[in-house]
Parts: sequence; C-alpha cells; structure tokens
Amino acid sequence: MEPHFSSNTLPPDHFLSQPRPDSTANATTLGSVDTTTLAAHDFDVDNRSGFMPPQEPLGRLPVQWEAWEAVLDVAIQDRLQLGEKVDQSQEEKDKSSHWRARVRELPLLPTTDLKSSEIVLRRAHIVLAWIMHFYVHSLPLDNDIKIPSPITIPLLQVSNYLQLPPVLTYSDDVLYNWKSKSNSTTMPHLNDLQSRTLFTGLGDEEEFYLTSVRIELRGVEALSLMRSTMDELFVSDEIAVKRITSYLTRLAKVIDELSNLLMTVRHGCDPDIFYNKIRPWFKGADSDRRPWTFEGLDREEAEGLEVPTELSGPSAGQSSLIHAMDIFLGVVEYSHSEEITGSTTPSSTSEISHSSTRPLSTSYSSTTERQSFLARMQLYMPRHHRNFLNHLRSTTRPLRQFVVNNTCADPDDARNTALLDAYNQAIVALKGFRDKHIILVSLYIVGPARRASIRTRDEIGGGGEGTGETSDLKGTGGTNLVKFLKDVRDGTKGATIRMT
Ligand code: HEM
Repeated sequence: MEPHFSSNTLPPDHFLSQPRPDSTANATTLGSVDTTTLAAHDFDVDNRSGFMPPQEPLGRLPVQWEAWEAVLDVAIQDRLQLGEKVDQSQEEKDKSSHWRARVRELPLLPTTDLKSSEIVLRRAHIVLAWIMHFYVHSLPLDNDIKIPSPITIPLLQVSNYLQLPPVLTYSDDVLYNWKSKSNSTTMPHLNDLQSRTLFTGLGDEEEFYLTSVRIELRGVEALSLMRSTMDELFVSDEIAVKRITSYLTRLAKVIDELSNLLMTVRHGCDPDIFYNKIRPWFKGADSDRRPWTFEGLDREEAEGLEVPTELSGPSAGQSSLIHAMDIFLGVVEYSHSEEITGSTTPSSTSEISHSSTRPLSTSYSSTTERQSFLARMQLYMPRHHRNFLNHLRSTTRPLRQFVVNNTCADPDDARNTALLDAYNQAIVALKGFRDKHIILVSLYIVGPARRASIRTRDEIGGGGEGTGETSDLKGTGGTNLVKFLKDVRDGTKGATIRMT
C-alpha cells in the first residue's frame, strides 16, 4: 500500500528520511559496521514499510552459526508436535526426543561477531527464540522445562545486544518473518508475501502472521498522516487547523480499513486450529504452569547475563503501530492507564527459575506489576521502535492539547468544531478497531477455550475442572484477557472530547 505523502517533501534530517541500519547487508557482508543505529534520529521506521523492513529480512545466518539454522530446519521438517498433544505416535515422540537431544549437544557458539550487523543479530534472535519455543513446547507434560546452555547462553547474549527479552516476540514471528514469493528484491506487494518460519506448517498459522503484516503495511499511511500532523502542529496557524482536520478525517478512514483487515484473518485461519494447534507454541514463561529453567547461567560465558523475571509470549500487543496511534492521539492515558496493567500474577518471579545461584534480574520486571500493558510490551519491541514511541510521547506540542485549546478558545468557530469532530472520529475509529479485536478474541480464544473445557468435563465425567468457565483466560502477554481488552476498549472510548 503506497503511503499518501511523498518522502521527497521531508527535510533530510527528519527521522523518516534517515537511512535504515544495514540496508545493504546480506549474509556475506558481516564485516560491515552498522553505524546508523548510533544516529539519534534513527527509529528504524521506513516511509514505505513502516515498522517492517523494506527489504526481505535475512533468511539464513552466516556459516559460523549454521549449526543453529540446521537444528531449526530439522524441527520444521520433522513437524515436531506439541508435548501436550495426547495422541502422539511413538514415531513422533522419538523424533521429538532425538531433536531435543541434538539441541542439548549443540556446541556453544560465540556471538561476538554477530554484533557487527543489526540484521544478522535479528536473525540470530529469531533462530534461537524459535528453537527455544520448539524445545520448551515439544517437551512431554511430565518433563521439567530446562533450556539447555547452548541455547540459553547465546540467546541471552544476543538478546542483551538487541535489548530484547530472550523469548519469541512479535518482531520474530511477524515483522522479520517474511519473504517474497516471487524473489522480489524490493518491498513486495501484499499478495507476494509469505511467512518464512512456522511451527506447524499450516496455512492457518501463516494467515495469522500475515494478517498483522497487512495491518503494519496499511498502517504506513497512518504513520504518514501522523507525521504531517506533527509538522503542522509546529506551525499551529489557521491553515494548520484545516490541514490537521483533513489528516485526522483520513486517519479515521485508515483505522477503519485496519479494522477490516483485522477481520480478514477469519478467511484463512480456523479458530479451533489456532487455539489448539498454533497458540500453545507461543506461550511464554508467565503463562506456563511449569517454571522455565535456563541452564548454564553459572558458566563463565554467562558472566553478566541475566534472565528477566517476566517472559511473555509473542502478541500483536507488541505492535508499535497500534500503540503509536494511541500515543499520537493522546488516548494512551485512557486506553493504557497504569490501572490497566492486564497483570494477573501476584509475582511473576515464580515463573522462571535458574540453575545457577545468581539473583534474578530486576531490569525487566521489578516494576512490571505497576506498569501498564503498553509499558510492559514496549520491552518486547525492537529498541528503535521503542525509541520512536518515546519520541512521539515526548512531543512538546501534543495533538490532544491543540484540539482542546482551539475548541476552548473559540467553540463557535466552525473550523474548531470540524477539528474536534475529526479528532473524535479518529478515536471512535480506534475504539471500533478494538471492538472488532474483541470479536476476534471471542472467536479465536474464548469460544475454543469453552469448547475445550466442556470436552474435558465430558471426558472426566461431569463436575471438576471443565466447567466451560472462561473468565480466568490468559493472553499470551500474560493478561486476564477478556477484562483487560474491554478495559482498553472502554478507556479508548472515554478519550473522546465532549464540549459542554
Ligand atoms: C486472531 C487474531 C488475534 C487474536 C486471537 C488476538 C488476541 C489478543 C489477546 C489475547 C490480547 C491480550 C493481550 C495479551 O495478553 O497478549 C491481544 C492484545 C492486543 N492485540 Fe491482538 N489478537 C489478534 C490479532 C491482532 C492483530 C492482527 C493486531 C494488530 C496488528 C492486534 C493487536 C493487539 C493489540 C494492540 C493488543 C493490546 C491491547 C490493545 O491495545 O487493544 N491483535 N490480542
């Protein structure tokens, strides 16, 4: 989808005009030093592809790290099954346990050379995090979860370099997990995209990721409108009022289109397949009943490395696009206020244990109980995108204040009324996105969970656990999801401005 505003109107020092890190690198150019990540305005947001990279993400690590790629290939080719699958054949069980033995026997590969390239580091995070999720979730249910040191140590090192948590994130399964079907070298058309790595090999899983990809790409126009609005806010004259009104009217339409795109997931992703076969692979430590133990933390190579005390699985709640709109519209204080944490656990530290005696890190979650969902999810976003959100948040000319000031200054002026209407329309559109999102969550999680619970009740002969009750369902981000999503939706609605 083409953005509405041409990049050649941007000043050269504008953050969207900055070169992307490592844009010319490929697997063989590991020696190139990625200096752009040091640039103050580099938010890794592209004016053609937004939070997605405009070139196909690196598909394979350089040969030094081939052992990781090879082990991931085998997991995919062997179609490893979930450990919780009850009707696994002996052959499936054997394949799974041989694969895990192979992971345990991997050499401990050094990671220092990965640091010379951002895109190689990204690929390393993807490969190691996918291996870890295959490993953890293919384990039989009566096994303890112990992540072997050849995965623990490099994953922690790479995560440390990237300032990401050592777990699969939205960037690993959506933003950097695509390739062109036609081998196009430029940003491919929407219909030319496919996902690179899947847990199940099912089209349903691919459709789930590609729905987010489509939203990210359609969202490029929203980013352009936000940028143009912010430029006008600096001018703040009468023409600016008219232009901002027009941008906000268009933004509301783009958000409506994002809502429609959201619903297209139903065309290729079956809810029961999603719930029973795909979603369990995403689970992070904070929604797993068994604690995750990271082995090897007492080794010399692990010196200085820490495991965060909270590890959530990947969630589109980590999409910077949606939260950028919240922040830009000044809705975030309502939709993601500190009271709306989504947190269900009194202490997430009980979820992860360690084989060394080193104390737990406090860097990620000593304060997570009090943090909003957005603040927690930001830790799972690529660091440049996190900085982009901070940049939006720190603007000295917030849009909402501008709308309020103008309306209060002269409420009878038709231009100000139009501005207020356009602003409210954009918020109503965002609330509409969340309405549709709640419909999907009912369809893809609440419904299948209820059916699974009723099946359990029937199997155990009435009463007991399977009551069909779903009020305590958790999201992959560890949230008490139904209440949380409704709170966020109602908070969004509450941000509309009414003049009395
Ligand atoms: C079948 C499709 C989807 C399902 C089942 C689903 C499920 C969920 C769940 C359970 C949460 C609660 C937070 C958590 O614990 O993870 C959540 C949050 C969220 N999801 Fe989705 N999601 C879907 C698709 C999407 C897509 C395509 C997007 C946009 C790219 C999206 C954006 C969000 C956002 C922004 C949140 C944070 C809450 C908010 O700000 O409204 N979701 N999702």
